[in-house]
Amino acid sequence: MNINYQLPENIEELLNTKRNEVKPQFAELIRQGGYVPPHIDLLIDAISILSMGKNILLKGPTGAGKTKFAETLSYLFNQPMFSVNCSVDLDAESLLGFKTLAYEGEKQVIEFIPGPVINAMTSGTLLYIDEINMAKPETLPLINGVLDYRRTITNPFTNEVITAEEEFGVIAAINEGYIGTVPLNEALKNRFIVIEVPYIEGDQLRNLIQTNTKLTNEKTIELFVKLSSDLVTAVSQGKLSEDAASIRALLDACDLSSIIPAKRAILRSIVDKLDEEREREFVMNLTETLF
Ligand SMILES: Nc1ncnc2c1ncn2[C@@H]1O[C@H](COP(=O)(O)OP(=O)(O)OP(=O)(O)O)[C@@H](O)[C@H]1O
Repeated sequence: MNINYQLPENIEELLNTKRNEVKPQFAELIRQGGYVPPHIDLLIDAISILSMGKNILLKGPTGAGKTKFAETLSYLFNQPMFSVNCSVDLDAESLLGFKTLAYEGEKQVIEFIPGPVINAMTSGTLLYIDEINMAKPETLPLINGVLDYRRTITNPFTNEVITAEEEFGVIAAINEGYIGTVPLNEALKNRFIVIEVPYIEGDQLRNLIQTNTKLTNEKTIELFVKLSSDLVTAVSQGKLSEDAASIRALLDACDLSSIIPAKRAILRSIVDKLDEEREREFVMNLTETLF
């Protein structure tokens, strides 16, 4: 993978604000982290935001690499990442932890098992909150104090006041407009700096297919890059639903097409996931013209 970007001189310094070990070669690190940025500014801005102790909200369509982006930041900062997956069932316990009965020798005691938010705060690591707009609006305000300058929470289960370690950082992801999501509460949104994560295209996508799938035929790879670009355009014109352009689905199709014919791989990985017949026909026609 070629990463020939202009990097700011202080990039190592920014990374070192929050990680213990100095590692060489920023480009090599990005490659190992796995996220291919559409533009290096995305990574530089994310590193800058986290190194200043602020929170990041990654906003983008499904399968655009938001989780991979967060994992790469965790890798670059050399910090483990605790994760929370939001759903309507998310409650205080799944965020903060729960009480349980344990034994101290013969004696029964009540023990508190910390959840991901408290674990990340006390160990000074990163916290990833995925699909943050899937949670019920009343749940996440519980952690408002964790997300602003206070970096503090009073644990409702133990009454203990917990303040985050210096290196603690929060990355959240949001998939706007997705079924089941609710608009993010303003007070919550206010506590994040937003980074838009678009689908990668062109050279970057070609690199990703070459390094992350079993497909080796250059001509077929080129056709998949073109197919992806046409799908992204059709989604932006409202002709297809967002899922149709997911890079996750495209990579699946590339993998499969190293064994079965590309058209069938596209049918299984992309077309058959679409709900409307009109959309399925559209993608099949596109495929027929390309492959
Ligand atoms: N820019 C990218 N760099 C590296 N991998 C990518 C990129 N875009 C997509 N992918 C790949 O696509 C797949 C989906 O990525 P990921 O799970 O990070 O997406 P996501 O945006 O978190 O999706 P969702 O919103 O559905 O959870 C992964 O296999 C990931 O490696």
